[in-house]
Amino acid sequence: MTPPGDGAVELHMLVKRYGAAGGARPAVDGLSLTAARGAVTSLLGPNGAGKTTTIEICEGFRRADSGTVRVLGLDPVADARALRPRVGVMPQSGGVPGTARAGEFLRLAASFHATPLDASALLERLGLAGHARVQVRRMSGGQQQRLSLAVAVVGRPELVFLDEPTTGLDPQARHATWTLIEELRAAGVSVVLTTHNMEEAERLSDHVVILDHGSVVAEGAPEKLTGAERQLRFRARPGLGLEELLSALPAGSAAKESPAGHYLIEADVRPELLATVTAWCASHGVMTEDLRIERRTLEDVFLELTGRELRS
Ligand SMILES: Nc1ncnc2c1ncn2[C@@H]1O[C@H](COP(=O)(O)OP(=O)(O)OP(=O)(O)O)[C@@H](O)[C@H]1O
Repeated sequence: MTPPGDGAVELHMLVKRYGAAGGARPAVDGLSLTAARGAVTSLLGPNGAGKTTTIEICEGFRRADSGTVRVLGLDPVADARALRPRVGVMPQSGGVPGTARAGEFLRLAASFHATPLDASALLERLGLAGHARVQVRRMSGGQQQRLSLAVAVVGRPELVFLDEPTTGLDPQARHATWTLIEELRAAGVSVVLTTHNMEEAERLSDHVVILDHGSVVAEGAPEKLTGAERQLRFRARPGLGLEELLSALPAGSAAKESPAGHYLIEADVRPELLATVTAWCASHGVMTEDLRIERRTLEDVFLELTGRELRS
């Protein structure tokens, strides 16, 4: 656990309301969190949860109405000059002017730093080598996004903020981005990113903060949030007698059918449990299809906590 005052980012009781005071519900509503140094921290939540507003406050682009913000121990607005060379920022969109040429702009961004990465090699890494002379406005959305990522990391920052770094990218570009983030982490860089993508959050993060309506609903290491619990799923004819099946399973197990013909058993999934379920099905002449054992996902965690799906 990071000692107080030593996190890459520390937010305490942050509140941000758009529009007139007393109007709409705050976009950020009493949010406290710590992003540890040298770790990847993901802010995960549905549309409108307050992820971008939070990250923009950390970047010094917006001011909170109340609460405290510390980025590398400094105030992102008052200490902006001191933070600029130490922090990389990839905004959700519009980070690079449309008339700039990709290679020139990245070299310009690199020139502001003492020991930058090699711009050409970075373009190559992100699949943009062929676009170095292309004007940004002529690049696709995904290409502009990767250029914006390159600009964020070219100065070898201590901390990077990445706002939805892979939204809209094709699988190859997404994997290139994930690999780059994994390398940043291995190099000791602190990364704070926002995402809707649970696979991304589970794969990359040391710490996941699940946001909803501007505050934290759960946080922890991905494997801690999803727990050790596993679940058994199968498809079979609708209307099986689940009460009877449950009576054959260990106490504390749960079973449901939703939608019709899709069954979920939440229990301590051991070989004996699997044997009991399949034997019960066999004795009732039930043919199971698609029988599989799964871990709970962050989607399941969000659904349990809020009653809603993360993708909504
Ligand atoms: N500039 C703005 N003016 C007014 N309201 C805003 C502004 N920016 C965001 N909001 C509102 O604040 C709330 C939080 O928005 P925010 O963009 O921070 O959420 P988010 O979690 O990043 O969402 P998304 O995943 O869609 O990017 C939303 O209700 C949004 O409509």
